[in-house]
Amino acid sequence: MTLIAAHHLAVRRGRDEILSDVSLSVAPREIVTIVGPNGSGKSTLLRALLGILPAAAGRVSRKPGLRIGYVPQRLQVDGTLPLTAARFLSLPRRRAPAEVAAALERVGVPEVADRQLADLSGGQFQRVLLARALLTEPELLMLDEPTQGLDQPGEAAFYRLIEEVRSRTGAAILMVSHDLHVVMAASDRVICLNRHVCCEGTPRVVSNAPEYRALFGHGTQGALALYRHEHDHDHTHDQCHHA
Ligand SMILES: Nc1ncnc2c1ncn2[C@@H]1O[C@H](COP(=O)(O)OP(=O)(O)OP(=O)(O)O)[C@@H](O)[C@H]1O
Repeated sequence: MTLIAAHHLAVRRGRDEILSDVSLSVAPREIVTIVGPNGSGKSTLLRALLGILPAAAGRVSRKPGLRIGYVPQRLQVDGTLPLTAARFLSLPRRRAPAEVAAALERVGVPEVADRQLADLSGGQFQRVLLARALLTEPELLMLDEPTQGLDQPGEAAFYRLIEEVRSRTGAAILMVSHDLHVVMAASDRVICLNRHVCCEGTPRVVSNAPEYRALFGHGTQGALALYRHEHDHDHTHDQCHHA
Protein backbone atom coordinates (compact mmCIF):
# COMPACT_ATOMS: atom_id res chain seq x y z
CA MET A 1 0.00 0.00 0.00
CA THR A 2 1.17 3.52 -0.77
CA LEU A 3 0.25 6.57 1.31
CA ILE A 4 1.38 9.22 -1.14
CA ALA A 5 3.09 9.16 -4.51
CA ALA A 6 4.33 11.46 -7.25
CA HIS A 7 4.03 10.15 -10.79
CA HIS A 8 6.29 11.85 -13.34
CA LEU A 9 5.64 15.11 -11.54
CA ALA A 10 6.77 18.45 -12.96
CA VAL A 11 6.39 21.78 -11.15
CA ARG A 12 6.99 25.22 -12.63
CA ARG A 13 7.47 28.62 -11.08
CA GLY A 14 6.95 31.12 -13.87
CA ARG A 15 8.96 29.89 -16.81
CA ASP A 16 11.33 27.92 -14.68
CA GLU A 17 10.79 24.18 -14.38
CA ILE A 18 11.76 23.50 -10.76
CA LEU A 19 10.97 19.78 -10.80
CA SER A 20 10.95 17.42 -13.78
CA ASP A 21 9.76 13.86 -14.05
CA VAL A 22 9.84 13.16 -10.30
CA SER A 23 8.38 9.82 -9.25
CA LEU A 24 8.42 8.57 -5.68
CA SER A 25 6.18 6.89 -3.16
CA VAL A 26 5.98 6.52 0.61
CA ALA A 27 4.62 3.38 2.26
CA PRO A 28 3.12 3.16 5.78
CA ARG A 29 5.72 3.36 8.60
CA GLU A 30 8.56 4.24 6.23
CA ILE A 31 11.06 6.99 7.03
CA VAL A 32 12.08 8.53 3.72
CA THR A 33 14.52 11.41 3.55
CA ILE A 34 15.04 13.79 0.65
CA VAL A 35 18.53 15.24 0.33
CA GLY A 36 19.89 17.61 -2.30
CA PRO A 37 21.74 20.89 -2.82
CA ASN A 38 20.21 24.29 -2.01
CA GLY A 39 17.61 25.19 -4.58
CA SER A 40 17.24 21.61 -5.82
CA GLY A 41 13.48 21.69 -5.26
CA LYS A 42 13.12 19.81 -1.97
CA SER A 43 10.64 22.24 -0.37
CA THR A 44 8.88 22.60 -3.70
CA LEU A 45 8.43 18.84 -3.85
CA LEU A 46 6.91 18.67 -0.35
CA ARG A 47 4.56 21.53 -1.18
CA ALA A 48 3.50 19.89 -4.45
CA LEU A 49 2.84 16.62 -2.59
CA LEU A 50 0.68 18.57 -0.13
CA GLY A 51 -1.25 20.10 -3.02
CA ILE A 52 -0.16 23.67 -2.17
CA LEU A 53 1.60 23.92 -5.55
CA PRO A 54 -0.01 22.61 -8.75
CA ALA A 55 1.55 19.98 -11.01
CA ALA A 56 2.59 21.29 -14.43
CA ALA A 57 2.78 17.68 -15.63
CA GLY A 58 2.29 14.29 -14.04
CA ARG A 59 0.30 13.93 -10.83
CA VAL A 60 0.25 13.30 -7.11
CA SER A 61 -1.85 10.52 -5.63
CA ARG A 62 -2.80 10.13 -1.97
CA LYS A 63 -4.54 7.38 -0.12
CA PRO A 64 -8.16 8.57 0.21
CA GLY A 65 -8.63 10.50 3.45
CA LEU A 66 -4.89 10.53 4.20
CA ARG A 67 -4.13 12.56 7.33
CA ILE A 68 -0.93 14.56 6.89
CA GLY A 69 0.96 16.50 9.56
CA TYR A 70 3.25 19.13 8.03
CA VAL A 71 6.10 20.99 9.68
CA PRO A 72 7.24 23.78 7.33
CA GLN A 73 10.85 24.85 6.93
CA ARG A 74 10.31 28.28 8.41
CA LEU A 75 7.63 29.77 10.49
CA GLN A 76 8.17 33.39 11.35
CA VAL A 77 6.71 34.30 14.67
CA ASP A 78 6.17 37.96 15.26
CA GLY A 79 7.91 38.67 18.57
CA THR A 80 5.37 41.36 19.40
CA LEU A 81 2.46 38.96 19.12
CA PRO A 82 1.69 37.45 22.51
CA LEU A 83 1.08 33.76 21.91
CA THR A 84 1.92 30.96 24.30
CA ALA A 85 2.92 27.49 23.13
CA ALA A 86 -0.31 26.05 24.57
CA ARG A 87 -2.46 28.63 22.78
CA PHE A 88 -0.56 28.00 19.53
CA LEU A 89 -1.42 24.28 19.75
CA SER A 90 -5.05 25.24 20.18
CA LEU A 91 -5.14 27.03 16.81
CA PRO A 92 -6.90 26.83 14.45
CA ARG A 93 -8.89 24.12 16.27
CA ARG A 94 -9.59 24.50 19.94
CA ARG A 95 -8.00 21.71 21.99
CA ALA A 96 -8.65 20.75 25.59
CA PRO A 97 -5.86 21.81 27.98
CA ALA A 98 -5.21 18.16 28.85
CA GLU A 99 -4.76 17.32 25.16
CA VAL A 100 -2.33 20.20 24.71
CA ALA A 101 -0.38 19.19 27.81
CA ALA A 102 -0.18 15.57 26.61
CA ALA A 103 1.04 16.69 23.18
CA LEU A 104 3.85 18.79 24.71
CA GLU A 105 4.73 15.95 27.07
CA ARG A 106 5.00 13.53 24.12
CA VAL A 107 7.62 15.68 22.41
CA GLY A 108 9.57 16.24 25.62
CA VAL A 109 8.80 19.91 26.37
CA PRO A 110 5.94 19.93 28.92
CA GLU A 111 7.52 22.94 30.65
CA VAL A 112 6.98 25.35 27.75
CA ALA A 113 3.15 25.36 27.76
CA ASP A 114 2.82 28.84 29.23
CA ARG A 115 5.91 30.34 27.64
CA GLN A 116 5.70 32.82 24.78
CA LEU A 117 6.51 31.26 21.39
CA ALA A 118 8.96 34.06 20.65
CA ASP A 119 10.95 33.17 23.80
CA LEU A 120 11.50 29.49 22.99
CA SER A 121 14.87 28.11 21.93
CA GLY A 122 15.19 26.69 18.40
CA GLY A 123 14.97 23.11 19.65
CA GLN A 124 11.94 23.82 21.85
CA PHE A 125 10.19 25.60 19.00
CA GLN A 126 10.77 22.68 16.60
CA ARG A 127 9.30 20.33 19.19
CA VAL A 128 6.24 22.55 19.60
CA LEU A 129 5.77 22.53 15.81
CA LEU A 130 6.04 18.74 15.86
CA ALA A 131 3.52 18.52 18.72
CA ARG A 132 1.12 20.62 16.68
CA ALA A 133 1.54 18.40 13.61
CA LEU A 134 0.96 15.30 15.76
CA LEU A 135 -2.34 16.60 17.15
CA THR A 136 -4.08 15.60 13.93
CA GLU A 137 -2.87 12.00 14.45
CA PRO A 138 -1.23 11.96 11.03
CA GLU A 139 -0.58 8.80 9.03
CA LEU A 140 2.13 10.75 7.26
CA LEU A 141 4.37 13.40 8.81
CA MET A 142 6.09 15.74 6.38
CA LEU A 143 9.01 17.68 7.85
CA ASP A 144 10.98 20.29 5.93
CA GLU A 145 14.47 20.55 7.46
CA PRO A 146 13.13 20.18 10.98
CA THR A 147 16.52 20.56 12.64
CA GLN A 148 17.63 23.72 10.90
CA GLY A 149 19.43 25.94 13.39
CA LEU A 150 19.86 23.22 16.02
CA ASP A 151 23.26 22.14 17.31
CA GLN A 152 24.41 18.54 16.76
CA PRO A 153 23.11 17.07 20.04
CA GLY A 154 19.83 18.90 19.42
CA GLU A 155 19.62 17.42 15.93
CA ALA A 156 20.40 13.90 17.08
CA ALA A 157 17.80 14.17 19.86
CA PHE A 158 15.19 15.45 17.41
CA TYR A 159 15.74 12.54 15.02
CA ARG A 160 15.51 10.07 17.91
CA LEU A 161 12.18 11.68 18.73
CA ILE A 162 11.04 11.21 15.12
CA GLU A 163 11.89 7.51 15.31
CA GLU A 164 9.98 7.25 18.58
CA VAL A 165 6.98 8.91 16.94
CA ARG A 166 7.13 6.37 14.16
CA SER A 167 7.28 3.41 16.54
CA ARG A 168 4.57 4.76 18.83
CA THR A 169 2.08 6.03 16.24
CA GLY A 170 3.01 4.01 13.16
CA ALA A 171 3.14 7.23 11.11
CA ALA A 172 5.29 7.31 8.00
CA ILE A 173 7.79 10.17 7.80
CA LEU A 174 8.85 12.08 4.70
CA MET A 175 11.47 14.68 5.53
CA VAL A 176 14.01 16.99 3.99
CA SER A 177 17.36 17.10 5.71
CA HIS A 178 20.86 18.38 5.24
CA ASP A 179 22.33 16.34 8.03
CA LEU A 180 23.71 13.36 6.17
CA HIS A 181 24.99 11.45 9.18
CA VAL A 182 21.62 11.37 10.81
CA VAL A 183 19.86 10.82 7.50
CA MET A 184 21.92 7.73 6.94
CA ALA A 185 21.27 6.44 10.46
CA ALA A 186 17.58 7.21 10.71
CA SER A 187 16.11 6.67 7.22
CA ASP A 188 14.73 3.56 5.59
CA ARG A 189 15.18 5.17 2.21
CA VAL A 190 17.03 8.20 0.87
CA ILE A 191 16.11 10.14 -2.25
CA CYS A 192 18.74 12.43 -3.76
CA LEU A 193 17.02 15.26 -5.56
CA ASN A 194 18.43 17.80 -7.94
CA ARG A 195 15.32 19.03 -9.73
CA HIS A 196 14.86 15.38 -10.68
CA VAL A 197 15.53 12.18 -8.75
CA CYS A 198 19.29 11.61 -9.11
CA CYS A 199 19.42 8.46 -7.11
CA GLU A 200 17.45 6.62 -4.45
CA GLY A 201 17.60 3.55 -2.27
CA THR A 202 18.28 2.25 1.22
CA PRO A 203 20.98 4.20 3.08
CA ARG A 204 23.36 1.25 2.76
CA VAL A 205 22.86 0.84 -0.97
CA VAL A 206 22.90 4.58 -1.62
CA SER A 207 26.00 5.21 0.50
CA ASN A 208 27.86 2.50 -1.41
CA ALA A 209 26.76 3.76 -4.79
CA PRO A 210 29.40 5.60 -6.81
CA GLU A 211 26.77 8.21 -7.67
CA TYR A 212 26.19 8.92 -3.99
CA ARG A 213 29.91 9.23 -3.31
CA ALA A 214 30.29 11.58 -6.23
CA LEU A 215 27.50 13.68 -4.77
CA PHE A 216 28.34 13.53 -1.08
CA GLY A 217 31.85 12.19 -0.60
CA HIS A 218 32.53 10.89 2.92
CA GLY A 219 31.80 12.14 6.41
CA THR A 220 31.66 15.85 7.09
CA GLN A 221 33.48 16.52 3.87
CA GLY A 222 30.55 14.85 2.20
CA ALA A 223 28.11 17.30 3.72
CA LEU A 224 30.19 20.11 2.26
CA ALA A 225 30.37 18.34 -1.07
CA LEU A 226 26.58 18.38 -1.11
CA TYR A 227 26.58 22.15 -1.42
CA ARG A 228 29.26 22.09 -4.07
CA HIS A 229 27.50 19.55 -6.25
CA GLU A 230 27.23 21.04 -9.72
CA HIS A 231 25.18 18.28 -11.22
CA ASP A 232 27.48 17.97 -14.18
CA HIS A 233 27.59 14.20 -14.27
CA ASP A 234 25.63 11.69 -16.23
CA HIS A 235 22.91 9.79 -14.39
CA THR A 236 22.33 7.25 -17.12
CA HIS A 237 24.06 4.58 -15.08
CA ASP A 238 22.66 5.37 -11.64
CA GLN A 239 23.07 2.08 -9.84
CA CYS A 240 21.25 3.02 -6.69
CA HIS A 241 18.05 3.70 -8.52
CA HIS A 242 15.20 1.33 -7.66
CA ALA A 243 17.30 -0.15 -4.85
N1 LIG B 1 7.72 31.41 -4.55
C1 LIG B 1 8.62 31.13 -5.51
N2 LIG B 1 8.55 31.73 -6.72
C2 LIG B 1 9.45 31.45 -7.68
N3 LIG B 1 10.46 30.60 -7.54
C3 LIG B 1 10.59 29.98 -6.36
C4 LIG B 1 9.68 30.21 -5.29
N4 LIG B 1 10.04 29.43 -4.24
C5 LIG B 1 11.16 28.77 -4.64
N5 LIG B 1 11.47 29.08 -5.91
C6 LIG B 1 12.62 28.57 -6.67
O1 LIG B 1 12.48 27.16 -6.79
C7 LIG B 1 13.77 26.55 -6.71
C8 LIG B 1 13.70 25.44 -5.69
O2 LIG B 1 13.46 26.00 -4.40
P1 LIG B 1 13.22 25.09 -3.13
O3 LIG B 1 12.97 26.00 -1.97
O4 LIG B 1 12.20 24.06 -3.46
O5 LIG B 1 14.63 24.37 -2.99
P2 LIG B 1 15.24 23.57 -1.76
O6 LIG B 1 15.91 22.37 -2.34
O7 LIG B 1 14.19 23.32 -0.74
O8 LIG B 1 16.32 24.60 -1.25
P3 LIG B 1 17.01 24.82 0.20
O9 LIG B 1 17.87 23.63 0.47
O10 LIG B 1 17.81 26.05 -0.03
O11 LIG B 1 15.90 25.01 1.20
C9 LIG B 1 14.77 27.65 -6.39
O12 LIG B 1 15.44 27.97 -7.59
C10 LIG B 1 13.92 28.79 -5.92
O13 LIG B 1 14.50 30.01 -6.28
